[in-house]
Amino acid sequence: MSDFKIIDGKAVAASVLDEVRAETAELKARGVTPGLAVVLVGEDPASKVYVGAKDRTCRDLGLYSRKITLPTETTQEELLAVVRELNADPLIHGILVQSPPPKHINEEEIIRAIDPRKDVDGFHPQNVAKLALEDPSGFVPCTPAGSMRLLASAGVQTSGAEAVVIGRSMIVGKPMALLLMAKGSDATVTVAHSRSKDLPAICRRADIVIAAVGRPEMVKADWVKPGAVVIDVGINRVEDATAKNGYRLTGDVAYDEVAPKCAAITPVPGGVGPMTIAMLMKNTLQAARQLTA
Ligand SMILES: Nc1nc(=O)c2c([nH]1)NC[C@@H]1CN(c3ccc(C(=O)N[C@@H](CCC(=O)O)C(=O)O)cc3)C=[N+]21
Repeated sequence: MSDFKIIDGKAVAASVLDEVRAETAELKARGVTPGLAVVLVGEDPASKVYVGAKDRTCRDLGLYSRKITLPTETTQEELLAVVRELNADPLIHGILVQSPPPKHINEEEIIRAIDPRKDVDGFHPQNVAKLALEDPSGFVPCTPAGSMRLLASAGVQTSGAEAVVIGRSMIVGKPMALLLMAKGSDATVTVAHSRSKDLPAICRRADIVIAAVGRPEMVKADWVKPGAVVIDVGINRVEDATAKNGYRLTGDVAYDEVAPKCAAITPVPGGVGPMTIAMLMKNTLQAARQLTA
């Protein structure tokens, strides 16, 4: 079985962004320009790349974008003050504080300080609760939302399917499990993680595998049932002397050996990553609508 489909995240993201562009134009015609503030504390090079991409995408779609770059030494109080200012700013509908912040920052307190109506990451406890309650007024975290959209775009039947989510993070694994089991998706969901007893055996049961552990190429060919659909959420930088910047990106799935066994699989890069940004734009639009209704 080597007739697998590569799920093109760039192409699906482009069509989501086309929707956002059109809806943004409509909102602007009503006098509302959706605005996103992205706050970056410190100098993490990967974070700089992502924040730059978010800023560029906003501008390209006609959203208002404010990029706030703060030094590594920024204190908890200073960062809280920035968040509170953005909460009160009528030009800003969405607020994102890039993760991970420097070690001296208490990220949980920062997330709780964001106005839940502007929490376009969907990390605030109020939005986590709304996701669990299947209340559509909340914000769904961007990476799981994008992964669901990729499954839909590939025509994958989730209803009744065995889905295995590897990873239980609040950012991806847990919300992904909630989305897959929600009414309408109707998958049978197993959440596996580093303490799971026989990860390969659990994974082999899956019709749909969501790999979200952050370990490069952990999911091997013999973990995957023939004909399964694999969504690779991992974005790992691994050293590569032959690459021009000294590293390459790889997922949590050993793509070359796994792909030929799959019905469909997402590549890295060009899979879930671009969808994360596209869904962030969608969430910002939702925030602008809800705040100005
Ligand atoms: N508050 C917060 N919200 C986030 O949504 C958030 C965050 N913090 N911290 C970091 C992660 C990571 N993340 C990515 C977004 C896009 C790509 C992406 O577009 N990746 C491209 C490749 C980009 C490259 O070349 O490095 C791809 O996969 O094709 C990757 C990763 C958002 N995150």
